Amino acid sequence: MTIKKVCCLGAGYVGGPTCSIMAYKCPDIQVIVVDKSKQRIDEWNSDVLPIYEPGLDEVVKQCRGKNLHFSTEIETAIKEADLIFISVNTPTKTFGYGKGKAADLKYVELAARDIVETVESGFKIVVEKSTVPVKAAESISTILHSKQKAGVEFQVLSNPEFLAEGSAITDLLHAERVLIGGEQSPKGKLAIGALSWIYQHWIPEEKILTMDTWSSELSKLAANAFLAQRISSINALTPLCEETGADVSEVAKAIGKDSRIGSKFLQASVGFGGSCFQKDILNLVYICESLGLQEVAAYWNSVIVINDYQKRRFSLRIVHRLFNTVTDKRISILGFAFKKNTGDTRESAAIHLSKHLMDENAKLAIYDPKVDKQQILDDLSHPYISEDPSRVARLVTIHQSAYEAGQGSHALVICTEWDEFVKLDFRRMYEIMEKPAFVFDGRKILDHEALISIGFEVETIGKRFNQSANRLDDF
Ligand SMILES: NC(=O)C1=CN([C@@H]2O[C@H](COP(=O)(O)OP(=O)(O)OC[C@H]3O[C@@H](n4cnc5c(N)ncnc54)[C@H](O)[C@@H]3O)[C@@H](O)[C@H]2O)C=CC1
Ligand SMILES: O=C(O)[C@H]1O[C@H](OP(=O)(O)OP(=O)(O)OC[C@H]2O[C@@H](n3ccc(=O)[nH]c3=O)[C@H](O)[C@@H]2O)[C@H](O)[C@@H](O)[C@@H]1O
Repeated sequence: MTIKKVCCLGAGYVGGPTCSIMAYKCPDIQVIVVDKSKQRIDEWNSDVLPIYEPGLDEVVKQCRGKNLHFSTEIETAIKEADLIFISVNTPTKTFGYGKGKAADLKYVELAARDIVETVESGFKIVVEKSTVPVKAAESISTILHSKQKAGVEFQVLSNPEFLAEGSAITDLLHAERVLIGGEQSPKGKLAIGALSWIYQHWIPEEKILTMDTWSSELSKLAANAFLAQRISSINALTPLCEETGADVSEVAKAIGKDSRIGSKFLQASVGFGGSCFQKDILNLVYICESLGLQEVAAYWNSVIVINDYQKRRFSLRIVHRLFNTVTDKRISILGFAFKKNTGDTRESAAIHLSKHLMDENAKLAIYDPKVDKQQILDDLSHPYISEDPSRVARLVTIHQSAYEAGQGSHALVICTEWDEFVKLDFRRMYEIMEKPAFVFDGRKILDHEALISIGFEVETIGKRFNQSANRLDDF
C-alpha cells in the first residue's frame, strides 16, 4: 500500500518536529499537521515557531507550503489522509480515579472519536504516537470499530516517539531505533509495512523494530523509566558524596567506563524535569498498582521519590548556606527551562526550587534565554505552586540578562545548563552582587575553583568544598 497523505493530530513538541522531518525526508508525501489550537497553528505558519528546537526553523522553512502544512481544518485533513498520527497530550490525571498517577486519555479518545466520525471511506492507518498506558491502542481500536461506517477499515499501530527536546531534529534524523507495534494479522502487517516504508526514506531498515502493540506501548514507558532511573541513581549518590567528601563526577566517570553501565545519563543534577519522565513513571506505577503489583509499583515510584528529595534538598541547602534565612534576599535564578536548548518549562526543577524559595519569602530575579516572561509567571502562579498568586507579583521579577538578574543579589542559582552561563564574566558578576556572594550550581557546569578564587562561596551537587564545610562549622 502506498502512502500519499499523512495527517497528524496535535502540533506540539512531538507532532511538529516529527512531521517536519517526515516532510523533509519524504518529498513524495504530503504531510498536514492539525491542531485544535488556532494560536498554535498560526505560530507554526509564522516566522516565530511555537517551540524552540535547534535546526527546526530551517527544516520548516524548507518544506512549509510545499509538502508540509499546518492547519486547523481537522476534518478535511483526516478525510484525505491515508495514515493519521495521534500526537496529542496525555497528561497525568488531576481528578477522579488514578488522580495524580494515571494518564489522562481524554485527548487521545477525543481524537479517536474525531477520526471515526469523520472518515467516510477507505483503509486508514491510525498511529498512536502519544505515550499511552499499555493496551491504549486496543481502546482506540474498540472506539474506531464500534462506530465504523460501511466501506471503512481501520488498523491501529503503536509508534512511540523517543526524541528528546533540545535535540529533537538530530534525534529524528538519526534515530537509534524506530518502534512499530501492530496486530500480527495480514492487515496488521500491511499497516506496519506502510509505516515502515515511510521511515525507510531515511532510517536504515535494521533500525526499524516491529513487534506486537502491547510490547511497543510498554517499551516506551520502560525506556523513560530506565532513563529517569539512571538520573535518580546518580542523584541518590550525591548526598553521600557531599557527606563523605567524594566527588560525584569522579564516581560517574569511574562507573561509566564499565561498558555494561555506560557513561550517558549519569549527570547529577538538581533533579530531572520535563513533561514526560515523571508522568510516564507515575503511569507505570499506576498500571502496576492496578494489577496488584505493589512491590513493582514501589520500585518505580522510588525514582520519583529520589527526584523530589533532590529538588527539596537543594533548596534547603540554599537556605541553610544563606545563614538560614532568605527572607527579602534577592536570589537570581539562572535558567528556567527543564534543560538547555528548549523553551519548555514543564515540570522544570526551577519551578519547584522557586516555590521552596518563595515559601521562604525570598525575592527571585529570574532569567532564561528562551522562556517567555509570561510563561514563568504562569508557572509560578499555578495553584500547585502558589496558593496566593499575589505573592508572585511581590516576590518575582523577570530579567533580560544574567547580569541584570544578578545585580544586587545574594546568590546565583544555576537551574538550567545553558552554555551562556558557562561563559559569563564572573568577575563582573561578583562586583555587582551582595557580599558574601554565593553560587549554587545545580547543574555542575561552572569552573568552581575559578569562582572560589574570585571570592565566591560555591555550592554544587555531589561535591563538598572544604571552604564551605569550614564556613558551615563557623556558622
Ligand atoms: N515532549 C516530548 O519531548 C515528547 C512527548 N512524547 C509524548 O507525545 C505526546 C504529545 O506530547 P507533546 O507534543 O509534548 O504535547 P503538546 O502539549 O506539546 O502538544 C499536544 C497538542 O495536541 C493538541 N490536541 C489535543 N487534542 C487534539 C485533537 N483532538 N485534535 C488536534 N489537536 C489536538 C493540543 O492542542 C496540543 O497542541 C504525549 O503523549 C507525550 O507523552 C513522546 C516523546 C517526546
Ligand atoms: O518521552 C519523552 O518525552 C522523552 O523524554 C526524555 O527526553 P526529554 O525529557 O525531552 O529530555 P532528557 O534529555 O531526557 O532530559 C530530561 C531531564 O533529565 C535531566 N537529566 C538528563 C540527563 C542526565 O544525565 N541528568 C539529568 O539531570 C535533564 O536536565 C532534564 O531535566 C527522553 O530522553 C526521550 O527519549 C523521550 O522521548
